[in-house]
Amino acid sequence: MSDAAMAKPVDVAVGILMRANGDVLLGQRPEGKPYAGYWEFPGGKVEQGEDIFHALQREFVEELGVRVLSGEAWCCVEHVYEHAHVRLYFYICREWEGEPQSLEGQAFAWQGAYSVAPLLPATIPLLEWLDRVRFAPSQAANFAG
Ligand SMILES: Nc1nc2c([nH]c(=O)n2[C@H]2C[C@H](O)[C@@H](COP(=O)(O)OP(=O)(O)OP(=O)(O)O)O2)c(=O)[nH]1
Repeated sequence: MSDAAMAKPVDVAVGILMRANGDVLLGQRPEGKPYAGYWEFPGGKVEQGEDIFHALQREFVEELGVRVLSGEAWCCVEHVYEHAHVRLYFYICREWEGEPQSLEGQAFAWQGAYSVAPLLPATIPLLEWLDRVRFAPSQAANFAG
């Protein structure tokens, strides 16, 4: 097993900003980070002792100048990269203040159909499931039938 696989997972808070029409915000990872140039939902590592949703709010202020007002805990995924073992906490966020700005020099884009590539490997399997939430919210919430 690789060192990353053996390591304790690093918690990452990830926010899916979702407009009323279902469009979601993706950002491109800046130079100097692992997987630079790959697209991701904005977020970052949770600091020691920090609440996960507060970490998400902090990252959105730092990276995009956006104040996230609320978020729905959506899913949690673990993934082992060669650089790290991560545990990703995804939140769907429909309420925020401010327009995203590129505060760290990164590109970002609102997406209906996903036209940017490549996406981070751990995020790709979630997109099909996310489409059910984006385009049929009432059905997605009613999984009892
Ligand atoms: N933000 C985000 N990170 C993701 C996604 N999918 C995925 O595998 N990751 C991984 C990539 C990284 O290994 C990790 C996020 O860590 P990061 O290095 O970007 O976090 P950070 O901004 O706090 O970085 P730093 O302060 O250490 O530079 O989570 C995603 O959709 N969004």
